[in-house]
Amino acid sequence: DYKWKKHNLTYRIENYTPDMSVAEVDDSIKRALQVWADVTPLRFTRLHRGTADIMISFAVGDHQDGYPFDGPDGFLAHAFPPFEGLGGDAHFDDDETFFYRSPEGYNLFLVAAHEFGHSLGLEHSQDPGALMFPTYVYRDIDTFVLPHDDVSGIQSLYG
Ligand SMILES: CC(C)C[C@H](C(=O)NO)C(=O)N[C@@H](CC(N)=O)C(=O)NCc1cccc(N)c1
Ligand SMILES: [Zn+2]
Repeated sequence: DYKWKKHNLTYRIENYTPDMSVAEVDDSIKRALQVWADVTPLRFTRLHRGTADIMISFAVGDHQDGYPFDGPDGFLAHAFPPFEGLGGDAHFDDDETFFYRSPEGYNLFLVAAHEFGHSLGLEHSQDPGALMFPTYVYRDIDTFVLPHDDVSGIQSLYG
């Protein structure tokens, strides 16, 4: 299975969605990575230029990675498992409306936390309570705790 051979990983936010402020996107991404750092030896450092392990971007339709987005709803985002180049990168479908705290639409923190599970090597889970369950479920982000299934999944890779 794909996993990173190093524990200090870098990330870069390449562009922004018009749905939220820059600060709200930065905070959502930072907290989504921290979810995984809290239960592993992994550490994430932000880069503002150059190539990071996890390159984060918002895109619509065909964005030249072989996995075009599909307009509103349907696919929300995708991320590549740990390998060189595209590996680890996370793309968010900007035909969706992402929110910072509202329970309506798609919460960027929750979507990003799911995507970064993929960026770190996790597949989807059959556990309906898992963050890595294939479909989005809104949860109160103030009380969000990484479900046990996801903790055991990530610790089997990086425990
Ligand atoms: C086959 C994949 C490219 C589907 C894609 C996905 O799983 N990305 O990680 C995706 O956008 N899945 C949607 C569900 C669907 N329409 O297929 C989703 O809600 N994924 C984001 C998400 C966010 C938060 C929690 C969960 N469980 C899922
Ligand atoms: Zn997924």
